[in-house]
Amino acid sequence: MTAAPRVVVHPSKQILADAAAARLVGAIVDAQAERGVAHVALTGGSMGSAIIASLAAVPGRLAIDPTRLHLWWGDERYLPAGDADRNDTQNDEAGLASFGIPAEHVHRVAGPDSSESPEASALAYGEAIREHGQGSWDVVLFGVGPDGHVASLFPHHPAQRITDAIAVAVHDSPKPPPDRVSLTFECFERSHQVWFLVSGADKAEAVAAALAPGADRWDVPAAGPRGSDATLWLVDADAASGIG
Ligand SMILES: O=C(O)[C@H](O)[C@@H](O)[C@H](O)[C@H](O)COP(=O)(O)O
Repeated sequence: MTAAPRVVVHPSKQILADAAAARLVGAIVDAQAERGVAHVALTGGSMGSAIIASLAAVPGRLAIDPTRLHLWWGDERYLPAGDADRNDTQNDEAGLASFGIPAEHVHRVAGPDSSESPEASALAYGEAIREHGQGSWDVVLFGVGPDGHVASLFPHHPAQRITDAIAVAVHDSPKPPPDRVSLTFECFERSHQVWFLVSGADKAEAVAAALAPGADRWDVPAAGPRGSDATLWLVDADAASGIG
């Protein structure tokens, strides 16, 4: 069973980031209380970094035990460690280091400096996820592209169709860089909570399309992932403007 999408509209991008960060503290604390260890999949894009920056400022963040928190990424651009265009670099710059999470709990996708190919990187990332044996993600965060993509699963891209792997190499991405590594829809299916963080009028059409009854993830990937406990669309008023 999955939870039907629920939309929460915030007046601005900053308030959206702050409210999502406060919500994330609660979700992590609850997951640690119920399951001991929390596993969260982060996202790139401006919202992915905005929630990290807001999280660094939430006083209640101290309720999280950083030694029982594991961070992963739903996708990564296949670029060398530290490249300014990597999702993890951008999240680092937003303040990730201030959380006190042990480095071995921050699970980065290998780039060309430490893997032979996107395929090898995807395989290794999938193995790392399997080794940690989490039955499911506690929270998966997604940004949404104007084309409706989530992670590096793009409309009508064959990588969407991979169902027998945890992570997949993505080539010929319509958005640069062309080579990426993404978790698969199948992997995202094992999520307690799925949250879409979306801001801006340029996303209004994608938000409306993803939430339309009968939306097909092949056309609008954001229509695909759902959590077993919650599927939340945390959006600002501009991004919500196309919802009927
Ligand atoms: O890998 C990428 O190219 C980005 O991470 C991308 O997927 C991003 O998450 C969305 O386009 C939403 O971006 P915003 O959060 O900036 O709206």
